[in-house]
Parts: sequence; C-alpha cells; structure tokens
Amino acid sequence: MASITKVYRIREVIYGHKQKIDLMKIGIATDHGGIELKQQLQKYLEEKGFSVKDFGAYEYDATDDFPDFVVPLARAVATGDVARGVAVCGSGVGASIAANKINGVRACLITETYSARQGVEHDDMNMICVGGRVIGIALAQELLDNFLGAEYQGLPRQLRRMGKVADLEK
Ligand SMILES: O=C(CO)[C@H](O)[C@H](O)[C@H](O)COP(=O)(O)O
Repeated sequence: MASITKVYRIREVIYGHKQKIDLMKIGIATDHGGIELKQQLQKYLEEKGFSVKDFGAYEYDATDDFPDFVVPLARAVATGDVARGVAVCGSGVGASIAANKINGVRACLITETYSARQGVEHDDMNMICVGGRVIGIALAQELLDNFLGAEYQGLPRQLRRMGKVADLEK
C-alpha cells in the first residue's frame, strides 16, 4: 500500500491537486432507485468512523433524476471536498455515466470485490457506483470495505496509464 504522503504526491503530479484531502470524509448520493441502500450504507460508514456528506436524495420520489444528486457528489470528489464518493441508483449505470462527465472523477459501476479494490489500486478509482435494485446490503458493505480499504499503488506503469487518462481532460 502506498503511504499517504506518496498518494498526495501522486495526486499533485498527475491531477494538480494541491490540498490535503481528508481521507475519512466520504460523499454519498442516490436517486429513488437506491434510497434504502444509501441509508444503510451511510449508517455503516458512520459506524466505521467515516464522516459522510449526504447529497440526497433524502426521501423517495419516483420522479427524481440521478444526475441531480450524483453530479454534485462528483463535483465534491473532483474538488477534494470529499475524498471519495459512493453513488447509488437503480442499476448503478446512470450514476457512473453522469459522474464520469466531471473532470477529475474516475467512477465505476462495481458488483464484485476484486474490482472494488483493484480499481483503486491500479486505476485510482475515486467513486464507486452500485445498483440499489441489484445488490443487497451485505455485498454492498463488502464492496465499500474493499473500495475504501484500498489505495492507489502508483507504480510507474500505472502512473503512465492514468497520466494518459488525465490528459484527456486537458
Ligand atoms: O438505474 C438507473 C439508470 O442506470 C437510474 O438511476 C434510475 O434509478 C432508474 O432509471 C429509475 O428508473 P424508474 O423506472 O424511473 O424508476
């Protein structure tokens, strides 16, 4: 695992991030497709000691739209207001599509633990998207444990690849 100092240095070199991000501050968002899962995950994270910023939705409304909640969360991840983001929608697909429109966000729809960890270690994934209509709380908790327990390794080949991805945003 990379040291925190190394992680900050990597972020500064690749993305130009200057500020030290509070790694215990996590953002969470959902549309109506994941209200219950979001509530359960927020409680789970808080019990683990994370500070969780809730971007809504706060109540079930079948007419709400995922970009209205996921994009503010993605912007907070991109600016470093929160260290990482957890986005829920019905399938997780819409959330990942919307989040990846924001420069600096590397969001992925995740359904198994290998990718939850490897996506961070190799690709510096900073948002995880899950489907509230697809997975249950037990798997979702395991996904978060792997996502939040992982750090970008920043090996030379990984830096080269993510540098090429970051160049796409210039
Ligand atoms: O799952 C989603 C897209 O991947 C969306 O975020 C919504 O949750 C889903 O489309 C909502 O569907 P509904 O039929 O409008 O409830």
